Amino acid sequence: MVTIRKAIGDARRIVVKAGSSSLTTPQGTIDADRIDALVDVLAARRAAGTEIVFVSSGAIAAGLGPLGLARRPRDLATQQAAASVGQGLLVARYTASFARYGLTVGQVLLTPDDMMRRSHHRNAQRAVGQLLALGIVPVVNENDTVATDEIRFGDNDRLAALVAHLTRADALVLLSDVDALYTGDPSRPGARRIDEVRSAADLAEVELGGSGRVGTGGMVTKVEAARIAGVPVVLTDAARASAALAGEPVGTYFHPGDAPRMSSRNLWLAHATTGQGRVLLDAGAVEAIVQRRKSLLPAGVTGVQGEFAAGDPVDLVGADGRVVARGLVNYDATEIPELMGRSTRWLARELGPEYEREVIHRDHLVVLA
Ligand SMILES: Nc1ncnc2c1ncn2[C@@H]1O[C@H](COP(=O)(O)OP(=O)(O)O)[C@@H](O)[C@H]1O
Ligand SMILES: N[C@@H](CCC(=O)OP(=O)(O)O)C(=O)O
Repeated sequence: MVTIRKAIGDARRIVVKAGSSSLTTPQGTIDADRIDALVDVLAARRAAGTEIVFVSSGAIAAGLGPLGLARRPRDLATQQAAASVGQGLLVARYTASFARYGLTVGQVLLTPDDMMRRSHHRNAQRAVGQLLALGIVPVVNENDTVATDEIRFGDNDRLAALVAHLTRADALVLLSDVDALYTGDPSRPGARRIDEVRSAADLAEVELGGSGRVGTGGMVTKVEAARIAGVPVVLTDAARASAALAGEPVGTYFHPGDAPRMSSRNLWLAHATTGQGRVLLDAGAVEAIVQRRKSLLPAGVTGVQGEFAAGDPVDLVGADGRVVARGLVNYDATEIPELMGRSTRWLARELGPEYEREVIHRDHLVVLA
C-alpha cells in the first residue's frame, strides 16, 4: 500500500517553486510544452480547492535566446536585461496556459526589502493575500531587473521558503531537474536517493553540490529552504509534480523542524543577506548574545573588518573566528574603533547621549551559532 503524505495531500495553501531548468530549453527559450504540463498539474490541484502560490524562476534563462546569448552572462547589467525580457515572456506564457482552465495569473516581483521592512512586508502580504482571495494564481519571482549583487535573494529556493512564511502556506514543493536529494552529486556512481529528512543529522553525510547549467544555488539552497520553511517540503522534479502534490511518496520529504518559527525579518537577516563586514567580539559579548539574547554593546567589541554603513547587515565573530550572529549595525565601520571597549555610560558622558545606543539592538540580531 502506498503511504500518502497527509500534510501535502491535505494542504489548503501550497507554495510550488519551479527552477529555471524545468521551464526553459538549453537554447535559452521558454519550454512551452513543459510549462503547459506543469500548469495542468497546478490547475488540477487548484480545481480541487487548494490555493497555489507559484514561484517561478527562469527569467534570466528565458531571456538568453532572445538576446542571442549562449549562456548565462556574468555581468549584472546583461543579467538584468535578460531577466527583463525573459520575465515578460514567462508571464505571457503562464497567462495563456492558465487561461486554458479559466484561471487568471498575477505577477508578483519581490525584492529583499519586501521581506525585511515591516511596512513592505505587510504590503506584500496584503497584495498576495488579495490575489488569492480573488481566485488569482500569484506567479512570484525576484525582481531581477533591479536587483544588484549586494541586494538580492539570488536564488528562488530560499525566496520560496520566505514566501511560504509570507503567505502562511501549509506546504512547499520544490521542483528541480533532479528527482530527489541524493547522498552526493547524482551524476556520480554510488549516489543514493534520500526519501526523508527528519533532522539535520540525516544530512550529516550528504554532499551538497552546486547548480546545473542554468540554475542557481544547487542543492545547498534547496536544503536551506527546507530548513527555514517551517512547513513540510517535498523536493522532486517537474515530471513528478502531480504525484508530489497528491502526497505520493516521490522525491525527498523534509519534515518541518521543531525549531520555533522565526519572524520573516529574522529569516531574511539570517538567510537572505550577506554580512557587509565583520564586528569582532570578546567572549563575554558572545555569551551575552548567544546564550542570553542580549543587544551588542560597545564594551564587548574588539575590532571591525570591512566597510559598512549604519543600517547594513554585519557578521558578528567570536575570538575563535566563528560567525555567531548577524545583525543590522547602528554605526558606520569608521565610528566603531573609538567606541570599542567603552561602557555606554562613559560614551554618553564623553561623546553625547546619542552614543548611548547599542552597536546592534537585539531586535535586529539573529543568532547563527
Ligand atoms: N546531493 C545532491 N542531490 C541531488 N542533486 C544534487 C546534489 N548535489 C548537487 N546536485 C545538483 O543540483 C542540481 C539542481 O540545482 P539547480 O541547478 O540550482 O536547480 P534548479 O534550477 O531546479 O533550482 C541538480 O541538477 C544536481 O545535479
Ligand atoms: N530569479 C532568477 C532565478 C534564480 C534561481 O534561483 O534560479 P533556479 O536555481 O533555477 O531556481 C530568474 O528568474 O532567472
